[in-house]
Amino acid sequence: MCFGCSPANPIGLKLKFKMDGDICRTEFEAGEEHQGWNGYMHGGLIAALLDETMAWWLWLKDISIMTVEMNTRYSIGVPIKTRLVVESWCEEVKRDRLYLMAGRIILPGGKTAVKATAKFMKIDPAQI
Ligand SMILES: CCCCCCCCCCCCCC(=O)SCCNC(=O)CCNC(=O)[C@H](O)C(C)(C)COP(=O)(O)OP(=O)(O)OC[C@H]1O[C@@H](n2cnc3c(N)ncnc32)[C@H](O)[C@@H]1OP(=O)(O)O
Repeated sequence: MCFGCSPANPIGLKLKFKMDGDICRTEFEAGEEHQGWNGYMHGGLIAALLDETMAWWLWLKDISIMTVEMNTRYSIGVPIKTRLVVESWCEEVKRDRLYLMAGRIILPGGKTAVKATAKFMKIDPAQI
């Protein structure tokens, strides 16, 4: 019951993803329950949004992975009750196992509020 994407998780983000060319995209609107500072989305949940969107770029290509490293640059506070677009893409694949991914959160009007880069490691799903 994935926190990011399962429709059955009562406290989850219930994200749905689509590929558009080589970009994986989802939309999300944070509610009051997702706040850190009043009116703004909690930074840890912002990271979860980006982590999940980068993971789904790989999942939609049938690649089973786990996040092994992530860096997040928060440039603009992300307001709640605002439609956000989250995008991810792959920048490089190393040794056929380490995927260098990137993602961003776009505010209405087009400004990028948050950028992330992360490394994902291919795993054998039977091991989980
Ligand atoms: C419909 C169904 C829906 C379900 C959809 C779900 C969608 C997705 C949901 C997803 C939710 C979101 C996703 C989440 O939230 S995933 C949850 C958060 N992530 C984790 O919990 C991962 C924990 N880590 C591990 O379990 C292990 O580390 C794994 C299994 C990943 C690898 O352990 P393993 O023992 O196999 O590998 P190794 O340690 O020998 O390393 C191998 C090689 O890699 C190199 N290396 C290692 N680390 C790094 C690094 N950081 N940068 C660069 N290189 C690195 C290392 O030096 C070595 O190189 P070499 O010595 O071979 O040269």
